[in-house]
Amino acid sequence: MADQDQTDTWGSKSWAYLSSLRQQSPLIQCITNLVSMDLMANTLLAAGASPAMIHSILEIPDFTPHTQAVLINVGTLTPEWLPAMKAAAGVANRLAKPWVLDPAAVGASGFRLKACLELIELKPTVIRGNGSEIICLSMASIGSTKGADSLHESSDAVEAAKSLAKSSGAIVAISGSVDFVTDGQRVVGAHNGLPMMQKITASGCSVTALIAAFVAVDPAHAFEATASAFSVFGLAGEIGMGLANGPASLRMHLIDSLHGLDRETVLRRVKITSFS
Ligand SMILES: Nc1ncnc2c1ncn2[C@@H]1O[C@H](COP(=O)(O)OP(=O)(O)O)[C@@H](O)[C@H]1O
Ligand SMILES: Cc1ncsc1CCOP(=O)(O)O
Ligand SMILES: [Mg+2]
Repeated sequence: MADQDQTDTWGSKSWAYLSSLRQQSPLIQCITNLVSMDLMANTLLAAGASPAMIHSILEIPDFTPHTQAVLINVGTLTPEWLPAMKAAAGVANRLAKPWVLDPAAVGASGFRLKACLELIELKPTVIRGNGSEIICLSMASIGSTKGADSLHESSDAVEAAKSLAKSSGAIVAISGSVDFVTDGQRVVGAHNGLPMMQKITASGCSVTALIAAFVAVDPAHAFEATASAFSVFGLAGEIGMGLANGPASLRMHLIDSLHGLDRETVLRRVKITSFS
């Protein structure tokens, strides 16, 4: 009964976030990798947000102040892009706007790890990675990863996530079979989603952008917004899979399902439980 009550509460919260997002349509600046731009922009549009893939350092002073949140993803990082990422994070901080870091493939190289650690110094509101990414970041060491894919279960990374949340002050979110969210003390798990979502490149990047959009409508409650975004994205995947034949059609049906999600389905099927 307690579990059912908790699920009902999270269902209501998740619906409140999704409906606020649809009403407010926040502008989300995405400085993201070259693989993810299309799926990420379509995910944000389907959810009700307004994406802008604007990454030149020359445009940040004019543009970033008009956004409701910033998403920074290092998936195809080059030295030329890093100053723009830091500038956007700096503007977000100065104007008290949330910004979210996706440390995509952080364990691939020392260059990428150093860049992520420097970005974390700029106080992201949320950090979302897969299990390997969160472990690499927390230990500040490279190697235990398979490029952009994870070698770990999300549950393997919960202690690393708690430690990273405490040291950085960010909400830390780990995607996987259960999507965990922690502020260093509390831990919740979002149980929606399905393994086939790993077979769509940039699904992880896209859920991070959705987190940025959910946090944009309620920056004071980034923990709750992050867990809700995970479940809503996973639920769209579950519904989409009912119509799909494989990863390519799941990609399409996930977007359609996110766009069409209704209150009754969210209340009934969102599943988020406490682990702390
Ligand atoms: N085994 C799984 N079961 C259910 N959902 C999953 C599973 N693995 C990943 N997902 C979902 O797929 C999306 C991408 O997660 P993931 O593959 O961990 O990210 P990344 O692409 O960054 O490695 C998330 O929404 C996550 O919840
Ligand atoms: C394949 C790849 N290589 C560099 S970034 C990228 C996209 C990874 O996206 P995701 O981590 O969301 O699967
Ligand atoms: Mg992936």
